[in-house]
Amino acid sequence: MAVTTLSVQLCSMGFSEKCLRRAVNFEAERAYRNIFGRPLRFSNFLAPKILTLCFRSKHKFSDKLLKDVEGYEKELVLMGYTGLIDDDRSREKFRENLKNGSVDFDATLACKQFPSISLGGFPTVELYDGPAGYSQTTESAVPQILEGCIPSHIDANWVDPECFYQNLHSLYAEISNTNASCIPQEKLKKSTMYSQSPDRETETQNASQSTVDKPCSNTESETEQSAISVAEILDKHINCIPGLNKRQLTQLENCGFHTMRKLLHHFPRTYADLQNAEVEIDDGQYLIFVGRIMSSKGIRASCSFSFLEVVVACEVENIEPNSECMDDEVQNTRKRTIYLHLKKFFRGTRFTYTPFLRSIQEKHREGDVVCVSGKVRTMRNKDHFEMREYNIDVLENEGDSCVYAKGRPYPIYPSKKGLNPDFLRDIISRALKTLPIDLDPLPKDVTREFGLLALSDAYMGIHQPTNLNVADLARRRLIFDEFFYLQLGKLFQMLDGLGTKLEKDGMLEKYTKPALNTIFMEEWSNITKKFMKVLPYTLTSSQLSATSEIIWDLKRPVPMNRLLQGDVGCGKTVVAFLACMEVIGSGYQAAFMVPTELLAIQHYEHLLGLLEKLDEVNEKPSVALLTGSTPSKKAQFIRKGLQSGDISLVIGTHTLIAEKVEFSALRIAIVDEQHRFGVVQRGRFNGKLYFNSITSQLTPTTSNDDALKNDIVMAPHVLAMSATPIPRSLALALYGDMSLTQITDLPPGRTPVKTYLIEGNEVGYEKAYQMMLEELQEGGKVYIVYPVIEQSEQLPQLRAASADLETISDKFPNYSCGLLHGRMKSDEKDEALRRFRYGETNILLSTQVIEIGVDVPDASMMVVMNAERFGIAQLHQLRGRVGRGERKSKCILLTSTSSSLKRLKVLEKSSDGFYLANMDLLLRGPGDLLGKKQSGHIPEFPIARLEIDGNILQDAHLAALKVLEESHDLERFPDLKAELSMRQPLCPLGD
Ligand SMILES: Nc1ncnc2c1ncn2[C@@H]1O[C@H](COP(=O)(O)OP(=O)(O)OP(=O)(O)O)[C@@H](O)[C@H]1O
Repeated sequence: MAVTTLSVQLCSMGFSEKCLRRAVNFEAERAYRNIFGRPLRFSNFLAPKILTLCFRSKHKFSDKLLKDVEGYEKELVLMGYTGLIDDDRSREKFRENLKNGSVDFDATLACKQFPSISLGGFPTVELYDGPAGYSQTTESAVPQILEGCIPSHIDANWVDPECFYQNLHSLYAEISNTNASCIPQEKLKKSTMYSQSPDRETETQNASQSTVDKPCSNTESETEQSAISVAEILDKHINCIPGLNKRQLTQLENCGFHTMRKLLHHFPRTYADLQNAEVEIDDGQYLIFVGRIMSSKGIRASCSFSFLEVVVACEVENIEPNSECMDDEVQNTRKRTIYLHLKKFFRGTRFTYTPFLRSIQEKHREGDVVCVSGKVRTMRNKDHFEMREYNIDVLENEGDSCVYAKGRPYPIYPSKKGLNPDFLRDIISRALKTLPIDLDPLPKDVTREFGLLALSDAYMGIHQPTNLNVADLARRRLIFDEFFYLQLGKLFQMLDGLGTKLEKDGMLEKYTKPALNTIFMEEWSNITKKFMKVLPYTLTSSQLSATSEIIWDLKRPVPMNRLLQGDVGCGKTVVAFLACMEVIGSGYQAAFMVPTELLAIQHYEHLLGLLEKLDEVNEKPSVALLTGSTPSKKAQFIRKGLQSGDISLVIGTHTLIAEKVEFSALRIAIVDEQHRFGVVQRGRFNGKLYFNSITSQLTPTTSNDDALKNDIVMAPHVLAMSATPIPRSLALALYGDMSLTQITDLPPGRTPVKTYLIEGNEVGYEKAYQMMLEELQEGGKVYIVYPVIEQSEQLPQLRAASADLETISDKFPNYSCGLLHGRMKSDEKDEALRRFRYGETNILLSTQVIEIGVDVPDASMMVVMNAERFGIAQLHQLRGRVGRGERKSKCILLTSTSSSLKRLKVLEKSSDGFYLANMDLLLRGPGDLLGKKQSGHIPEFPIARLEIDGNILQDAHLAALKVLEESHDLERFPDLKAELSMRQPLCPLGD
């Protein structure tokens, strides 16, 4: 084959890389059949090999390649005819042909391409030692040879290493316009730095191709890096991994590995704890050995099946099972040799040809010291073991052996549709080699500040860690990314919704310096201050600062999105009422949405009671209750009042977000127990109110005209409240775009509820009844909570509220009992709760409907039947229904199995909701903690675990804020923006 022909092919590449490869193959095939009338072995990846050889600054590879050949043969070797001619006669004939010119190739060009090498009778070319020297030699010869073949717009010096890749890139860019091909492989290869173990086994069925991946200098790759977007690299199709055949591609695609990202994000599920075979070797163990290669053979087993067998001899400690009687010293010094048979199988006729078999066997040199790790299988012969799943690294230096042998973690991947784990490991390792060094969309100062690995190092570290610390660091970086893009997405989306830079700055400042965002009480509106005065208690310091934070937000021209969190009974409701008063005081409306009718009625009555005491206020705010059970005429009247602005505060259930409900000037929407509403529901509420609050028809008392104008285009402030204390990490993951306010103290005089765990057998029940009796006799009120309303045949062990009414009434004949459950009509429920509140009933048998928000301050005891049916957070919520006054309260948890007592023990020990939520998160994971409905809102984290990686989430949140502070629209970080859009974290919460 003529090099000229090849070069022509190369430079006139109006083809994709695939076409080029095919062309090279074709040329090589021709040579294979034609030269000397007998076959020559050839490398079918000639072009890249030549290119690599041409442009490497060091010629180690070519030196090695040419070590055992002489004269003209060198030229052929360089062109890819690697094995060359075996017998002397053919060799002679070949030399003759070369001399008399009957072999069609251009030796001059070969000389020019390999300037450091002297070829036969051709003039010796000086060793290539820099671009200048090189271009001197190429300038004169190459362009002439290629004249007419290079597209006119490409500089004739295109083969100059300086501009070669640049030109190649522009060529590719052109091609990709028509051919949708991705970034040129060469470009990537050029910036590939991973030569971590040059002899690392990357046995492929197209083995000879792998030689092209060679590193380049650090600085080069850094400049390249800025030109290639990370998303572009990671989202390339996997066909950019060298050496994949069609069958393998299909196989990988069927398993969902369409892109590099998918493949690289297939993280090891664990790492085998490789032990240097100082233990007794057993079947199925993952072990690591250091030994010497004894032989390497490519074996043809049938016409379509072949395999490679590499035998490695290793010296290991001799551990005899009955060696106790042996002298210690003798035992320590005795070693034995074991033989590892590393096997790799190839199916397909093309893999049975001798050239292929020889090429794979030549990848391993006899005598090399290697480190082998993988899963061992015992063979029939003593001391012989087979390994089909393995890693092999050649140790340059025998001294390395102990470093290698000590615990190099061996990644174990989760199975994927039956994909051979060895194959998967190999493909991942090849994919890693194509990654440019320093691949990282994160700004350098962020990685530095948070002590993170570069992304490319993280991929290397997670898939091929040198030790567990590296794996851990890599994992940390990848977890950071999961959280970071989630936070960035949420905050970016939030900023996107704001108009001016000032607003955006202000919003970010709120997150970064929350302490500054409070307002003094003197600046509260009149009505708010008066409302505070009529409260039968003084606010705790937490309640005060929460109210100040919220009012600060309300005065700003930016819609608030705040989550108010606190333990059960800490007094969130009154904080929300104060926020409503502030808004009403400035002439606007407020809406208070709660998940149950019972709670809506309770809040309504509570508020009316407080407003009644507001004597000094000229115009008392008009308050309405709107639920699903409101009679239609009354509902219509309320809706009209809201539309006209006559009603300034409405409390209700999700009916408030119905389309029919329109507001005149809604300024705040409070969503109590917000996690009980879907995201879409909340969004609709928000959006609807925004579009309907066209103009304020109320007379603003404090705002000026400008403020009014702002209001017209402003979405209402949203204050979400959660009575389920959730750990900060979870709150950030779920509500990363919300400002968070926590009420951390309880009103004074509260004593923790004393909790008793009792096994629900006969003795246990009797004990509980006795305690109930004592409580009732002392004037207390008792809730009994049941998991179900009716007795069920499927679950006979469950106590049911309806069924138990009679039993309990009989047990406590001197006390009256009430029943409350979700299937009762709204007024029946209300009546049952009212009777209990006012002492007409002393015992209330109920289901978990009372879990949310029910507030009967003098209820002093709770008995939970079948407590094992409830989660810890849920039990804590239930328990929070008692101990809301100053009376000492008790809670008895009766379990039907003794095994569940252990799980609930934590409730006995602590009454701190945040501590319990953390425990719950740790024990059951976020899905269970939040319950079925909410678990769907938790974003998916492939490797992160919220329960243990919460601090990384906190860092990620800060990093996202930092980045957005620098560039609100991420225009300064195009890579980051591209990556963000690829990860699509913008709508991680769904309904
Ligand atoms: N500062 C305070 N001092 C004394 N009592 C208070 C104080 N704040 C609120 N309370 C009372 O504490 C009880 C619980 O308050 P509230 O219902 O607002 O709590 P919550 O945080 O909403 O509870 P839950 O999470 O159970 O809904 C109420 O009876 C309320 O009147």
